[in-house]
Amino acid sequence: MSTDVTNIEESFNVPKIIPEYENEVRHPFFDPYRAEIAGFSRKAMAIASKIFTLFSIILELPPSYFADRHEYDSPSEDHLRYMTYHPRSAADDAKVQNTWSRAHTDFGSLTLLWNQNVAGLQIKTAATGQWKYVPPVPGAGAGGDDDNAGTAIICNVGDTLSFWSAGYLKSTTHRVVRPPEDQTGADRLGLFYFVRPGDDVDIKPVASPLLKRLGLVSTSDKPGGGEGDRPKITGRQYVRERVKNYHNHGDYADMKGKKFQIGGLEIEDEAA
Ligand SMILES: O=C(O)CCC(=O)C(=O)O
Ligand SMILES: [Fe+2]
Repeated sequence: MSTDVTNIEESFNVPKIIPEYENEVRHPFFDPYRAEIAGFSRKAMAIASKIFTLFSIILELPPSYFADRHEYDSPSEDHLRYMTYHPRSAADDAKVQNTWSRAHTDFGSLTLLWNQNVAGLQIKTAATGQWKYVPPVPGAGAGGDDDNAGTAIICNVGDTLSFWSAGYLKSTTHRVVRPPEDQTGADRLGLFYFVRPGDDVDIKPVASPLLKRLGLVSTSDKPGGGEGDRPKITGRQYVRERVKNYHNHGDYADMKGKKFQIGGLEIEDEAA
């Protein structure tokens, strides 16, 4: 279903601040803040690395297994995003079933979303398929008297972690809907860091001892735990195909069940 409803999103994406991307087109408005943004971007990856270490340990892999595949200084499709959703009238929202961002899983490995106060983000619970709001959670150890100081970070597992772990780690299906009535007049600000695998990293299921015991990967010793014969699918190949599929249409809700192929993987779009 196409609509003539105004797009309310404004986003600014910052690739990794490393020499490879120095010549990417960017808005000069941000130049005075570049050093600060660079520090923040690295800090975000440092947080992600800690989570990667936990996932590696859970899968009984060497602790640096996933962090090694997401080194800040290696080229990848990561980006830091500053975003605003502007308010939209109830009449316009009704034309798109109150959808601000349709149901999806994130394409990369991990997404960090800095918590903010305007509701709208919902996750689909795996057990019942029900949609639940992600509530604002004040962070521990907040400093100063700024409301947002020390806010929590929401962390979404994305598709590539799901592939590596043969589905043991599940990518979160989430969406953004029109906020509750008392919040509909506010701009909804977003700050995200999308962590994606290194451009050349293979995203085949990993020969984790835990996954072998669970029968999720074969017990073969070949790299990839028996998936070794499958052609390599790189992080870059996967993320680019997904982004193309997601963004090359103006629809809000008509992608349900659409399947597409990347290398040997068949992917079903998660729209609902
Ligand atoms: O706006 C939000 O809270 C979530 C946005 C999102 O899911 C995304 O950009 O992938
Ligand atoms: Fe998302």
